[in-house]
Amino acid sequence: MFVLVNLKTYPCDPVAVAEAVRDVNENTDARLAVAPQAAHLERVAETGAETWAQHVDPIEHGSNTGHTLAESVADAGAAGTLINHSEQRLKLADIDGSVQAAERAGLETVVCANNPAQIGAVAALGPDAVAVEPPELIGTGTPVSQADPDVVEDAVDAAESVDDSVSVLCGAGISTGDDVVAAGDLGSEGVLLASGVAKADDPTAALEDLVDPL
Ligand SMILES: O=C[C@H](O)COP(=O)(O)O
Repeated sequence: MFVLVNLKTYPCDPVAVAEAVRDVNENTDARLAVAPQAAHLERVAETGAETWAQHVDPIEHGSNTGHTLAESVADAGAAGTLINHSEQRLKLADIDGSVQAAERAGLETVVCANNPAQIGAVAALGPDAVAVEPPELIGTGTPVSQADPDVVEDAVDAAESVDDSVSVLCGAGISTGDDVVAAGDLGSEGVLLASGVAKADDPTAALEDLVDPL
């Protein structure tokens, strides 16, 4: 199972969380990674934790003030990037452009979407993986894998019907090992989460709880 921890812009210490991700990753069969803000990418990657960007723009080198270039994210040490997170929503053409930019820079991609229909649409753009995240559950602590299992199963089916090479993750409210096991039982190959770790008093304990049953 892939456990991708998105720090969003939560007021946590990104290096401390990354060190926890690195250390817990060494003692589990799961694959753990952390997605800090762009300004923290290099410092987080230097911890040795697998590091992801939260977004890259559909651009190339040039006059793109204020944008995030995929090659710069890769140079900072990122292994992959989220695209189209519900808090950084893109138009379909821009999702396509960001996937292509990420692939050009050698970044793995997880494209987010709200529901199975959108998952089918973005799976057609050739990402490495997609992540279904019902926005109404984000940040609630109510896990999608238990609150709305049909969404996860239908997302897995939708992606498979378009491109069976695309992995499916799920996210929103995931915070315990039971939530992760439930996600796997529904066909997910990973989870995307934020507040359960970024807002935890003890990120190491939170991460250990997530992967303990795996
Ligand atoms: O990127 C993470 C998702 O938005 C889920 O956030 P959450 O774990 O705080 O519900």
